[in-house]
Amino acid sequence: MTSFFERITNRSAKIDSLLCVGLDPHRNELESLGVTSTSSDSEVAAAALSFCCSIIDATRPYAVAYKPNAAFFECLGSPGHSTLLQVVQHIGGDIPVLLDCKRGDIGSTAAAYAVASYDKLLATGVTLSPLMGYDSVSPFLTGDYAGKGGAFVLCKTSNPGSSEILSGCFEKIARLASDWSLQANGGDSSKEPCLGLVVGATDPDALKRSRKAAPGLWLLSPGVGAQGGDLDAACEAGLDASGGKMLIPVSRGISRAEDRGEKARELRDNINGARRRVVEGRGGGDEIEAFQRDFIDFSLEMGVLKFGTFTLKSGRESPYFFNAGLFSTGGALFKLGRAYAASIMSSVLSPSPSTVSFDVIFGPAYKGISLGAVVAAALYSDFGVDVGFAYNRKEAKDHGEGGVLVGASMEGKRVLVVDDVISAGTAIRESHSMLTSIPGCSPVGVSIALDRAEKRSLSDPASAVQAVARDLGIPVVSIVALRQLFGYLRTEGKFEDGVVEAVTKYRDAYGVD
Ligand SMILES: O=c1ccn([C@@H]2O[C@H](COP(=O)(O)O)[C@@H](O)[C@H]2O)c(=O)[nH]1
Repeated sequence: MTSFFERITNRSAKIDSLLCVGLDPHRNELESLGVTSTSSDSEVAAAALSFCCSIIDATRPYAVAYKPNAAFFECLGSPGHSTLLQVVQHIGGDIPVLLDCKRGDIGSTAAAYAVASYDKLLATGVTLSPLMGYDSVSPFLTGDYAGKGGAFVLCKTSNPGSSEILSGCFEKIARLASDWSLQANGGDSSKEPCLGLVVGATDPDALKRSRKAAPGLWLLSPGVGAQGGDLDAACEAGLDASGGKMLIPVSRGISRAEDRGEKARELRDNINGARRRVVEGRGGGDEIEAFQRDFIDFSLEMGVLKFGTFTLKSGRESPYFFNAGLFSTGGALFKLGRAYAASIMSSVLSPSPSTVSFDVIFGPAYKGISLGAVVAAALYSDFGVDVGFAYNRKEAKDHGEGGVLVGASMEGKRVLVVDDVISAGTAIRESHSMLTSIPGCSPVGVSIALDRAEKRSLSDPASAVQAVARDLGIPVVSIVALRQLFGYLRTEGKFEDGVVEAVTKYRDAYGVD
């Protein structure tokens, strides 16, 4: 079973977007569909359905989730209720549906609201008020909905009136939501949190302080567009350390655009641009961390990273080559494991400083076997994170226990695949399909050493790494990306004559950033 926030995380990585498309059929926006002041509820509901379906059809490639606001359907009585269900069905099962209903009531009533939202309206997640405490929120997260449902609780909303009460308590709400999430997850901090926070894009200071109070939670940040929130300022304040965990919902900013698909694409791109600037500004772009510098230095020392002219399997002439097989001493493998572990712990695969979102590391034969082993050991020694380790044989054993899988059981487990470099992505895709054939096993991410940030073919704008993340719907994290490697070596003057030009030319021809 995949929870609401796991689905959000996966889809966000898959389509490289943080945009959530709001579905708010304001009556005055339905006039072009024939609605007048005398239209009946049924007539308005029919127009609302066509309004929402046309937005969905135009924006599907860019939407991490859809957020229908219950108010605009409930105000139409029973035709509105069935329209909302039809809208959710039109979205289909692939894209999460966040029902914006802002419920909050005593436990037994909240339980009925949970049935209404999840079972009757088929929502994947909801928005809730936290003001009545954990017992008013838990029915959406536990019992029948454990490991499945998820909710954004109101923390610091985007409206002017939010300063009257929420200004004084939003940090407390942010901290409480982290605690409640852990409680609902049975105290298991390795699980993806099941709560997020609504913090308006109209208040960057509150966004910054909420992010600090709840570093591992997703933020839903409405207010960009019709409410005047500043996208860059909001992203700067609200994105997490790796430039993610923030959904930007936009309703009227899209529904009122002449070309809604184009507007959604533009918003997705603007958000990603802001994201890149923020990550770069925080040192996640060309700037690199100590573990990345060490990794590059010892890769050069070991001859793992070489510059020259190399013909790749794809036929391309590359000015550099990375051969992880040359990490061939105990010391180098030790350092390598630590670099992988540090990159995993500073990525989306680590929801908090001491937890990870996977149970087992899988190292695909052959290179992945030693890599997976040293990464599992380094996660334990450096971060106290003790996960399972498994690998496969290329040929099944015909004696002993037989079979191709060795090590920790992966049945019912979340698995991280560890490999060196993704070229075409074939090996990772094979591992993924093998893992998904194991009962209950879900591959949740891939960890690699170097992201070459290179297009597989000139007809697909995505890099091989981005295509794996997009097609498999899981994040791929690397110790370093080419731009960081290149930036560091250039700053340090570690290139020989002609290499900067050759790498620049190669990046211009095949690079994605
Ligand atoms: O703090 C909040 C919480 C929820 N909303 C809802 O989001 C959309 C915003 O619509 P826009 O047209 O993009 O302004 C709407 O459904 C609100 O009810 C919010 O705005 N602020």
